[in-house]
Amino acid sequence: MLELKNLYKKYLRKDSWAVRDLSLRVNRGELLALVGESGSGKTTLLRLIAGFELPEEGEIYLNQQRVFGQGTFVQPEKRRIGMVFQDYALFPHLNVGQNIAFGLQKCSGEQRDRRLQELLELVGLQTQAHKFPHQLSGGQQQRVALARALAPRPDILLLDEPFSNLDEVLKEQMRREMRRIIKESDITALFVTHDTRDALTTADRIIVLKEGSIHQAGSPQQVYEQPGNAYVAGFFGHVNLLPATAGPQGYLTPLGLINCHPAAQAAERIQLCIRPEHIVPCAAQQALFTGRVEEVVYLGSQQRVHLQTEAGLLIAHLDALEKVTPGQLLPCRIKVAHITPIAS
Ligand SMILES: Nc1ncnc2c1ncn2[C@@H]1O[C@H](COP(=O)(O)OP(=O)(O)OP(=O)(O)O)[C@@H](O)[C@H]1O
Repeated sequence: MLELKNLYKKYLRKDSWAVRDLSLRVNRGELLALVGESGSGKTTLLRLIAGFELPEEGEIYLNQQRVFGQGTFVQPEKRRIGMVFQDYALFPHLNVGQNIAFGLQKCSGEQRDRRLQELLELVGLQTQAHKFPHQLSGGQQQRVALARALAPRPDILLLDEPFSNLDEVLKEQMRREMRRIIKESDITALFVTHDTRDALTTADRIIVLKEGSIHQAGSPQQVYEQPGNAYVAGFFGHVNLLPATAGPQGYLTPLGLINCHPAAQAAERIQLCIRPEHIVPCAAQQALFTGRVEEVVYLGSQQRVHLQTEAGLLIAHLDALEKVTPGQLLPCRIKVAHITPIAS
């Protein structure tokens, strides 16, 4: 549905590339999240796809048609793209129905009414069509923006930080809603977010950008459980990095031998990514190591425990009901199935 080939973009009076040698294929019906720290090029990439910015080099294909490259430039309004902006950009003087029907001016009255009813139903706003944007909650405004973008049946939907104006409770609900609406519409969609939870809970595939390039692309489980490098590992929450050498029986670490089939080459010096929830207290006989509890931070359903060990400080996330106090010696094991080796 969308293909980007070796895209480069540099802004005037900037030394560094905003987007650098970026190639990506997005399948029909896929819901993709673009994540990365501030300035990593997420918005620029969205704007290049939409046609609001011009790349220095590269090619862009939409629905197998070249829209940029080799002398071609297709205007944004001809690209069959729907956009949802961060602030929703609803027309304040138009009601919900008029906002949604805005892009349906080419349809006959009857077609327009039918499509409007379909969309109101899809986003659950059947009873709100007469209201104006200022009379709606943030979540309802977002539904209107989604419906308006979907109205002309675009090939692809681009959403810039769709959840950033919502509070935590509404965000949780709208992530599920947005995914349902997009999947029911059978549309390809890309959304930009700086919040890893938006991406992990909503997307089919996550693209991690850093300095304008893709650092990893994969399913939410892949980028979280099998990060390709320390940057990606750290981007999705705390990770313990344990130096190790792969051997025939497993990984040799400062904590002792971790028995397993190592995924790395023998004798290769690597780092093991261990998420805090994969360190588990256990009986002393089964323990890989014993850590001294330095600090305990209450997080609600979990507690973050700082453990001083032979390998330095390790962070464990334990059930909040587990009784742990500073100064205590805590025997622990590591869930071997969840260990990922990365280059050191
Ligand atoms: N209009 C512009 N003029 C000059 N430089 C720009 C412009 N827009 C973006 N940049 C630069 O391009 C790089 C990528 O910016 P971009 O806004 O795409 O990143 P982002 O990942 O979307 O960041 P954020 O999460 O803060 O919105 C940054 O170095 C930024 O300063």
